[in-house]
Amino acid sequence: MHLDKISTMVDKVFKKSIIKQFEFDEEVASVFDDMLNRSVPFYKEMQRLSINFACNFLEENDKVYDLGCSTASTLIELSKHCKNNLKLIGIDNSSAMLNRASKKAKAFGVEIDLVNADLHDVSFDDAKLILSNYTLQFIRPLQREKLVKKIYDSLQNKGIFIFSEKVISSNSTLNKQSIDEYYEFKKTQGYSEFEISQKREALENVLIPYTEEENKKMILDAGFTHCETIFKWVNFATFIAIKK
Ligand SMILES: C[S@@+](CC[C@H](N)C(=O)[O-])C[C@H]1O[C@@H](n2cnc3c(N)ncnc32)[C@H](O)[C@@H]1O
Ligand SMILES: O=C(O)C(=O)C[C@]1(C(=O)O)C=C[C@@H](O)C=C1
Repeated sequence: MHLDKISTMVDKVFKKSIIKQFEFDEEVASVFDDMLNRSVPFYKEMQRLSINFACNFLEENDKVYDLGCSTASTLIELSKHCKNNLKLIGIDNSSAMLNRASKKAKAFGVEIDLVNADLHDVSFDDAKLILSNYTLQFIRPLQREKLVKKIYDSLQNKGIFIFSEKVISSNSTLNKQSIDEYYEFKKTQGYSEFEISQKREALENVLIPYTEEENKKMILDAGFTHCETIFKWVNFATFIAIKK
């Protein structure tokens, strides 16, 4: 069975008037796979690249953590593509997401240790690889720097951190053009201007993006020796960081 077959519900969350801030609640979780595919440009390609780069570094019985694993799509794909046996741990603080993750993992026969916890409260001991796609952007800036330091400290020597983020530009003209380009992308994915503006408001002060340079600085300040952008589409970027 292909992963796309399992969650087919279409994202209509922002078709109605929304008064609350964006949350990873039951309603969002129930359509999340569709939401990501239609809201993150080249999501599948970014996931494929993250997994391919990850597999190059992984050896038998390595421990892999996915921080903000949502419905576990990435860990399931990783286990299908890596030839080695891995210890997979997915952490998320949304029960609605983890319920779906658990069902999907079972359906695909993939063993994943799913942990319902806040990323600030758990350790990621002895990790060879830590993945975190589009999650750091939801962590408050001061906490984010601390979390990245914890990620660095938790990795084995030569450990790898692969993460993706929505990014902004420090040039206001380019930033505006990038946002316009992104909203055009959303329209091609079937989202109306009303849905786009409602989601933008709901994400205000919830999703806090950094520039590409700020992300790299945060990584190097935490102690990583190398950080590189392996994929970028306008305001969405994927990075790989290496611990010496
Ligand atoms: C955009 S989604 C991540 C998508 C996922 N990585 C993927 O590629 O399928 C962000 C996830 O991070 C989780 N999250 C946000 N803040 C968190 C925190 N402080 N602790 C644990 N999980 C958190 C949310 O519940 C949500 O499932
Ligand atoms: O910025 C937006 O409008 C988005 O829809 C992006 C984004 C993300 O980058 O995580 C925001 C929330 C959802 O988790 C899915 C996609």
